[in-house]
Amino acid sequence: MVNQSSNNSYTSGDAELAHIAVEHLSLTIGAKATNAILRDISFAVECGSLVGIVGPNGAGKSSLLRAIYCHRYDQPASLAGQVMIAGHPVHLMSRRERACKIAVVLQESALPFEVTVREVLATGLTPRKPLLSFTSKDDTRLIEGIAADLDLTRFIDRDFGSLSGGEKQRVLIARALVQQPQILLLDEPTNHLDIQHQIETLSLVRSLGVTVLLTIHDLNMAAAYCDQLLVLNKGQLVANGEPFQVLTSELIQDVFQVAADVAVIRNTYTHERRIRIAYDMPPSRTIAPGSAGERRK
Ligand SMILES: Nc1ncnc2c1ncn2[C@@H]1O[C@H](COP(=O)(O)OP(=O)(O)OP(=O)(O)O)[C@@H](O)[C@H]1O
Repeated sequence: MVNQSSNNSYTSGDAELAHIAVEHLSLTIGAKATNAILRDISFAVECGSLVGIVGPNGAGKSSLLRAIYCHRYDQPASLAGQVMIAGHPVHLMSRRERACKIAVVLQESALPFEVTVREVLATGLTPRKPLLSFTSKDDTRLIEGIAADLDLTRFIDRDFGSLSGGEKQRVLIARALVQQPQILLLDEPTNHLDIQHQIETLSLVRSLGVTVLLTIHDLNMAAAYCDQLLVLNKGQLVANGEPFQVLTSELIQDVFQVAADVAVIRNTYTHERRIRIAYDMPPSRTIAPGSAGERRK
């Protein structure tokens, strides 16, 4: 185990105070018990925190987000342990109750092509409205305000299918905000976004005052915006804490197999502690003639 993982270290008192408390969560997909994707994960998240889940490809980050909102798998899956939201077990909530509390943006959220951005955003109202009810003036104000916050006003009457990957990503985040959730689960929300929109999106979700759990690959962005980081490796929680506590050179080497210099810096004005990571790039490998890489050329 790397670093000071606080896995399983919080007490039941913390769990009661926590907005989200994940308790001994394990997930296995498929018939074999050896296909464990999450192994005995426990952590607590305070109300209003922005929590980043980081780790290498296949570590279990998206699976952890799915487990938190009780995603249904189309093959045998066994989920042990439980997730509590403000002291209530998520698996006992109805779908509507869950949708009023938790909004989710997955990487592969699919939508029909021939719907406008406005129509996509309006689907975010569904959990809170009776079936077949009209969009009120307040609803329209909410939708247009959130579209403006996410720099989507000029696309609002365009077909969703005609947008670029980054524009679609912003629409899906906006739809989640229209849901007005207490908890926002975002799977790689900065994927596809240029640096300006990455900064704007993370600043926006940070300013909302809702509890946010997001998966993210860019450790510098994670360090800059997250209050708490969870580091997953091979389905286990190997570190949990504030970014400057968690993201050490040793952890990055151990978990990502990359050498990195980690500098702790302080903002001159606010004196807030921040970290900045610089990766050491190994010299490029030369491909021997006749090797698989050379034959592909
Ligand atoms: N439905 C499924 N059936 C079988 N295996 C699955 C399923 N979903 C996920 N897995 C496996 O579980 C492991 C964790 O997957 P997950 O998508 O959670 O990783 P991740 O950390 O989000 O990865 P990435 O950074 O590549 O998005 C992977 O090995 C993946 O192949």
